[in-house]
Amino acid sequence: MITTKGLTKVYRSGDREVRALDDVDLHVRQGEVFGVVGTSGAGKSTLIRCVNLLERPTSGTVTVDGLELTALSGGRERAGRELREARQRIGMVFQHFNLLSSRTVQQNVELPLEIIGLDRRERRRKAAELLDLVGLADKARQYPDQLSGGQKQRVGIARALAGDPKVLLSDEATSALDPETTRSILKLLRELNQQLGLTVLLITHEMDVIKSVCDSAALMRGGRVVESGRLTDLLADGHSRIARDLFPLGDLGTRTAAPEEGEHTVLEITFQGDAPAQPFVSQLARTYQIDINILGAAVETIAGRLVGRMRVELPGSHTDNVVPIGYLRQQGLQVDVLDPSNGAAA
Ligand SMILES: Nc1ncnc2c1ncn2[C@@H]1O[C@H](COP(=O)(O)OP(=O)(O)OP(=O)(O)O)[C@@H](O)[C@H]1O
Repeated sequence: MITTKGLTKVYRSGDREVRALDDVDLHVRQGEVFGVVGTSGAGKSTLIRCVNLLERPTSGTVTVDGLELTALSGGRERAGRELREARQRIGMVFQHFNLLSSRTVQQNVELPLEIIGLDRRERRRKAAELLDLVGLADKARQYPDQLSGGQKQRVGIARALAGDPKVLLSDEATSALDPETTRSILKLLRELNQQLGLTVLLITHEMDVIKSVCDSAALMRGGRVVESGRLTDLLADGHSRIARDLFPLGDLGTRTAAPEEGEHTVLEITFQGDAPAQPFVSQLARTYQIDINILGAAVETIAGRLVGRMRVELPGSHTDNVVPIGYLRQQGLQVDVLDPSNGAAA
C-alpha cells in the first residue's frame, strides 16, 4: 500500500549537510499497522513527511495505493492538482494535535471538507458521523481548549479521516499523552484499522506502542532502515534487534558458570500462539534425563498474540546438546544457541 524505494533526503544549510534519510526501502502492506521506531534524530519524522510529500525527497520514489506520488510532484499544474487529490487520500495525525483553537470541534473536523468544497449540509453530516466514530458525538460544539489531550487527539483523528483516506500517517500521536490515554488512542487506531480497512503508518520512539498495536515494524538508525518485517517473523529471528527490544530479558538471563561446572549451553527459546501451553521444559528434562537451569523467562502479548521467551542452560557443549535442541525445534519452538561470552545468538 505504501512503498518507498531509495528514499533519500539531504538537508543543506551553508556548507553543512544532514542526510536525514539514506536510501530507505519500505513496504507497508494494505490493511496493516506498521510502526517505525528509532531514537531521536533517526529520521522518522522526515520519513513520514516524505511519504505524503509534505517534504520533498532529494531522490527516490514514494508510491501510495498504486500511485507514484514523487512522479506527481513536478511544477506542472496538472501534476500539482493530482498530488493534492492524492494527499486527500492520506490522513495525518500529529503529536500536538494541530487543532485550530478558534474553531469548535465540529468546525475543526469540517475544515478539510471545506477545502475540498463540500457543501455545508454534507460537511455537517460527515463531521457528525466522524465524531461519532471517535466517540466524541457530544463534544461537537466545544472548543479544543475545553478538551483533554486524549479528546483533542480524537478530534485530530476524526479530521484526518474526513477525506475517506485509505492510509493514515501518525507522527508520534501518543507521545504527549499519559499511559492510559495512550492505550485508548492506540485502541481507537486499531479499531479504525479493522473497521475501515485503514492502513496505518505510525512513527514512535516507544517500543510499547509497537508492541500493543503494530503488525509490522521497522527500526531506523542514522537515516537508514536497519531492520523491518512482520513482528511474528522478527520474534522468530534470534538476531532481530526489534524482537530483543520488544522483549528484553536483559541481565536476568545470563550468568557465568564456575570452571568446576564444566561446559554448558545457553538456549533462548521463543514460543508463539499455542506453544506456551506445552510443558516443554519438563518434557525435555524427562526425555533426555538432563538438569535444566532456567535463567529467565517472560510472556508478553504482542500484536494481540501470546509470545514467550525463555533462557535456559543445559549441561555440556553445543555438540552434546544437538539432539535435545532438535527435539525442541520439532515441537515448533524457535531455539537460538547463545554465545556464552556475550549472550548474543551464536
Ligand atoms: N528542516 C531541517 N533542516 C536541517 N536538518 C533537519 C531538518 N529536519 C530534520 N533535520 C535533521 O535530520 C535528522 C533526522 O531528523 P528527524 O526529525 O527526521 O528525526 P526523528 O527520528 O523524527 O527524531 P525525533 O524523534 O527527535 O523527532 C536530524 O539530524 C535532524 O537534525
